[in-house]
Amino acid sequence: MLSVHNLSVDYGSTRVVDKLNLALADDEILMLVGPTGCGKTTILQALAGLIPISEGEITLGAWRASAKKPVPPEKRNVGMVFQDFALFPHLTVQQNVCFRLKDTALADHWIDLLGLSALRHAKPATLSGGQKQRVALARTLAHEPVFILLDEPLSNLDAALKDNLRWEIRHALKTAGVPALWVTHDQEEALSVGDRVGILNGGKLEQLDTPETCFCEPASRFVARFLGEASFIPGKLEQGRVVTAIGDAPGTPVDGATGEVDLLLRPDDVALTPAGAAGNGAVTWARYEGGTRLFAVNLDDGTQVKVRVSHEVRAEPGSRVQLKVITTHPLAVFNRE
Ligand SMILES: Nc1ncnc2c1ncn2[C@@H]1O[C@H](COP(=O)(O)OP(=O)(O)OP(=O)(O)O)[C@@H](O)[C@H]1O
Repeated sequence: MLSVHNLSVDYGSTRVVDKLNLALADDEILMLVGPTGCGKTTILQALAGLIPISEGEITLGAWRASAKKPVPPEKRNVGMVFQDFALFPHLTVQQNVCFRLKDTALADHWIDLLGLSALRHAKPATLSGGQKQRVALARTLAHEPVFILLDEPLSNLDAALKDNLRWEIRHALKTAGVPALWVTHDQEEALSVGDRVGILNGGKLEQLDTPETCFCEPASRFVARFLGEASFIPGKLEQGRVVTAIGDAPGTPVDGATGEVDLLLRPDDVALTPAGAAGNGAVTWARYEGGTRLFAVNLDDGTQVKVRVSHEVRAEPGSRVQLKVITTHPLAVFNRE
């Protein structure tokens, strides 16, 4: 188990990671997300031992690192996977994976498992981005790290490739059975691939929980907005239900919210029907997404609500529509701002 207790990192007089606490089970994948500059890379560097920490402790198996007693990177046995692959261009796939490896049987295992057998003798320059990242992962796993750090491993790949490779990486990490901390900018990746998600804001963990809980029961408006489209609509919480201008839904109060509240609506919590001259709002803008369309609708009280519906529904900007809350699961309820 990896345990991080009160980890803080300062650059000069600026604290960029502030009392981070987390514990990862032996095969757990934790996705770390947050806006640019919130400290994600700094946390990875601190865990790898590449930068000094100011406070706190990191414990993993046989080693324990603190500000006073640092453990050098080479003694930590941490595997790292970067967005730029970091392969040796003059070596083949096989040689890259076997680099400084005593037991090459493990290299073969990961080359096979990651679908690279036919590319053993290829040089990195002849590989696609996805293949390169598989080689980098095979090399990391073949060295039997006790812990893996992934710094935006998919950010240099195109969307179609990303989708498959994220599942292949998850499968490989689970097969290896090592804890992994995976930094991403992609909210969808964070929610779909991780066992848990940590949302960072200004060097502090704002929430650390399962993807479902972070998405459906965000600890703050910041988390709600960061993990996807979020609209907040005024309502009244009465006996576990929130009554709003466009219908009512069961509510889960955040921070003891009560009485006059704001209800968090995700775009799929609401139905939209074109309404001629009637309706309860007007379309501000519409975005075609392929299978779906995302609409921003201004309700008659001025509140903006985003709604995602089938691509078959058409409504031009300026036209009247009828919105209705359709969800049956509880929605997060916040104190009125
Ligand atoms: N070597 C350094 N010296 C001083 N400040 C630094 C240094 N490296 C990073 N910082 C600052 O520390 C903060 C956290 O940076 P970090 O790179 O960890 O953020 P991040 O969340 O990884 O950002 P991004 O998503 O843009 O990669 C930022 O304000 C950054 O400017």
